Amino acid sequence: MTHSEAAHVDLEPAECEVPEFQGSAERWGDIAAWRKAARQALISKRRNMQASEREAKSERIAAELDRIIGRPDRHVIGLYWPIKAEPNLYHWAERISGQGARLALPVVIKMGWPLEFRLWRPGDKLEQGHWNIPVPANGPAVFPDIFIAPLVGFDPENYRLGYGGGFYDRTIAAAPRRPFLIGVGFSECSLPTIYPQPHDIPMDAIVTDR
Ligand SMILES: Nc1nc2c(c(=O)[nH]1)N(C=O)[C@@H](CNc1ccc(C(=O)N[C@@H](CCC(=O)O)C(=O)O)cc1)CN2
Ligand SMILES: Nc1ncnc2c1ncn2[C@@H]1O[C@H](COP(=O)(O)OP(=O)(O)OP(=O)(O)O)[C@@H](O)[C@H]1O
Repeated sequence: MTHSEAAHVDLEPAECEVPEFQGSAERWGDIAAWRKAARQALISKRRNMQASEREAKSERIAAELDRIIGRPDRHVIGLYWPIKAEPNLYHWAERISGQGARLALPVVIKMGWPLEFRLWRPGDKLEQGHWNIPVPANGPAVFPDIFIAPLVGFDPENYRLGYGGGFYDRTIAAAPRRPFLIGVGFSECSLPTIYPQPHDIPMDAIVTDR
């Protein structure tokens, strides 16, 4: 091993390794503890990626979304404003908005409540919501027929690991009609299982950069 390779290995942050599950997969407390540690590892891994790599991967995700969605003008699409190094779909949003898609961004009204989606066009005025996430200041509330849900992790059964607020699950459970659910994330977010629970709703499709 050359000196530079050794240095690289030394710098590999151990906290990026998804921890092994400890305890009983029947106990929610054990699952919740593992999910918390897994989220931290997966978010660190994503943050360690070069910005240029994240951008290139986000473009590939956007291309796959085009294939799945088809004509964007037929839909109200619930997107997200990227936080914590999530895939950035802003350019895609500009493009499909220009093609007639209606877009909306999620707003946390209160902990434990479903999300509200507000109609939004790239460039519209935003204000700081919970956790300083930018949200549309005005835009009427709408209910998207397609949800693009950012993934912290996902598994082969299309179950999604998010930030742990349960917002998407709660929003879908309370929905007047079931939206088409697309989870988006980097291929590095793949997990053997998220230990799905009765409240976890699987995505209809998972889109990654692979
Ligand atoms: N870009 C984006 N916007 C989104 C979501 C998302 O996943 N991505 N959401 C999808 O739900 C909602 C926001 N959900 C969030 C839930 C928790 C945290 C968060 O950072 N929580 C703190 C403290 C959590 C705790 O330990 O109690 C943290 O993790 O440090 C952020 C967003 C709505 N907007
Ligand atoms: N339909 C629901 N009704 C009530 N509580 C719910 C519902 N869905 C999820 N929850 C609760 O919310 C919490 C969500 O935990 P979970 O680990 O599934 O979050 P997550 O999917 O990672 O988060 P998020 O969707 O905010 O990104 C759990 O305590 C769960 O019991």
